[in-house]
Amino acid sequence: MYNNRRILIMTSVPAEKEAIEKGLGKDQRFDVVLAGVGPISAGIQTTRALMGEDYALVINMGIAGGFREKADVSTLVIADEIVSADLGAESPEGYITLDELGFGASTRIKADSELVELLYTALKSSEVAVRQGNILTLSTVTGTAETAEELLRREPNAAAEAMEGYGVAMAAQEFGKPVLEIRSISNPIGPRDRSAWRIKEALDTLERASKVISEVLR
Ligand SMILES: O=C(O)c1cccc(C(=O)CC[C@H]2O[C@@H](n3cnc4c(=O)[nH]cnc43)[C@H](O)[C@@H]2O)c1
Repeated sequence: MYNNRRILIMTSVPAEKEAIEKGLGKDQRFDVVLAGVGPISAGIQTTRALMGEDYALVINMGIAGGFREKADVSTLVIADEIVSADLGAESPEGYITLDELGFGASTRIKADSELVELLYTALKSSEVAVRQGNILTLSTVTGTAETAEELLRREPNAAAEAMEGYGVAMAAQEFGKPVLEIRSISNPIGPRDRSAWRIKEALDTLERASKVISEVLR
């Protein structure tokens, strides 16, 4: 399908990059590039990478928080939609999205649905626990049960939250490239408890998923 065309993977920090590269093994078609933390850094770094190479596909990968009863620790989530969940306005009647404010831009970017299905099917038949759902992008990590509930009320199809997807996807969209977001759950979303983060397990899942991605995207 990709006939040796290059694929860009954006990830936040060196530990994630290392896990992804380990999973990809000797596959030279992939460039794994650091996005930094947050959507602005991710947008800038993705734009920089896309200006230097004609990639066939852009993937944002890394660890993430999972919504309780939707995505447990070590589950892999493949995004149907990449949704900016804090680009909008508060009002006494509730949160207003950028789309509703009418600025012409959308807070929602669809992942390439054919690739989502292809990868979901392949990962499901591997040893990786996988699910599809929307992945939210937030500049502030959720730290209370109330905020987690409010996010799910606004985005019932959300399975996970992270901090870069929307920035990566905006850049990919600007260059006319298909985009995916694939996240390995390291912690439940809710009251902040860094000791509950299972980073090693999440990085192991990320590595296994990267191996499958390299085998499937041929
Ligand atoms: O401390 C470490 O060893 C370590 C290793 C790998 C990654 C990290 C990170 O802190 C990655 C930050 C990255 O993770 C995403 N993330 C993870 N959990 C959440 C969450 O609950 N809510 C939002 N984002 C989350 C996020 O995309 C960060 O950029 C540390």
